Amino acid sequence: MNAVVVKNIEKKYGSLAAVRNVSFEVRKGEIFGLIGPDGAGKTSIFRMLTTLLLPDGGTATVAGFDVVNQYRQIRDCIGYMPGRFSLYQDLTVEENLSFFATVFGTTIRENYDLIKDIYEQIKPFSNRRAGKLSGGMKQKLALCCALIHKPEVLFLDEPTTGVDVVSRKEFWEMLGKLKKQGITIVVSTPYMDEAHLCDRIALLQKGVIMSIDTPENLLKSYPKTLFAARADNIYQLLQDLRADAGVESCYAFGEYLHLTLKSGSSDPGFLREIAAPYQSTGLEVKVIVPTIEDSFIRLMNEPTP
Ligand SMILES: Nc1ncnc2c1ncn2[C@@H]1O[C@H](COP(=O)(O)OP(=O)(O)OP(=O)(O)O)[C@@H](O)[C@H]1O
Repeated sequence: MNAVVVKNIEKKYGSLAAVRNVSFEVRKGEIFGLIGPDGAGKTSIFRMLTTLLLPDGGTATVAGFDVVNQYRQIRDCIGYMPGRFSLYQDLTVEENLSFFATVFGTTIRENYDLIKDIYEQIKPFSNRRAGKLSGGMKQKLALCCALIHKPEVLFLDEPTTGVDVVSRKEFWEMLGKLKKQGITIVVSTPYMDEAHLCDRIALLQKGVIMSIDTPENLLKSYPKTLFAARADNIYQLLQDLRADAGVESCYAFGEYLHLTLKSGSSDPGFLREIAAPYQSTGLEVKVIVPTIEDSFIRLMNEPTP
């Protein structure tokens, strides 16, 4: 049995279709990522799966229970770390954890093994109010609170947003350890670089899933050779290449432009020829390996069937 099964789920806010005909399955013990920019519909999907919001269409089960008719059973066996508020800012670290344990009819001691690695990092601050913790510490405490009743499925909505790079890395290492303990994890993130850390990902844009696969397969399926180019006047180069009939797509990506050619050529010399008439000084061209973000941009620009 899959841990999560979502079939054609829909959510509307007035005339806005925030989640459109979304279907996916999460296997037991998997880290499944919902990857998409702000407003893609990640939170709405999480809120429906955690039984806090009713779907307008479709069905979904979590741990075999229906999100509408069996919401009580779901609430007992999931952990949810919402994107924004989840801690009581005026309670101390320990009080927050005790509170969540009590709500779920357990104690900190009962499941301490599960949170030990994470909790030990914030234990020196156990008497500090949650509101006075750093972003990374808050995130660790919120994760402990979501885990304290030993959930089967853990839902983490943008757990690393606004957290520094080191804490983000540590956080993902913790998720890896939880996976080893058999917990299924559904996690959302707007950071494309985190997609590689998931077993499978769904790329979400404007309420629609564009692709579901392993990060590796997604990259393998990138259909064209991807080039990186730059010149002294990179903005001008972007304008010129975008206007060129031989260029299929061209967008800014860090210090470079990323582009594909209509011909599908994988020869950087061919791209140099295309760029030659524009007399861009300092032109540099190379073939690169696409990232998840490149795949995302490509799928986003494909016409919807
Ligand atoms: N209660 C609401 N009323 C009206 N519109 C809403 C409501 N909640 C979400 N939306 C809209 O629905 C769309 C999807 O929002 P959602 O929060 O699910 O996306 P998200 O991917 O989690 O993005 P974010 O990280 O910004 O929350 C957005 O356009 C958002 O403005």
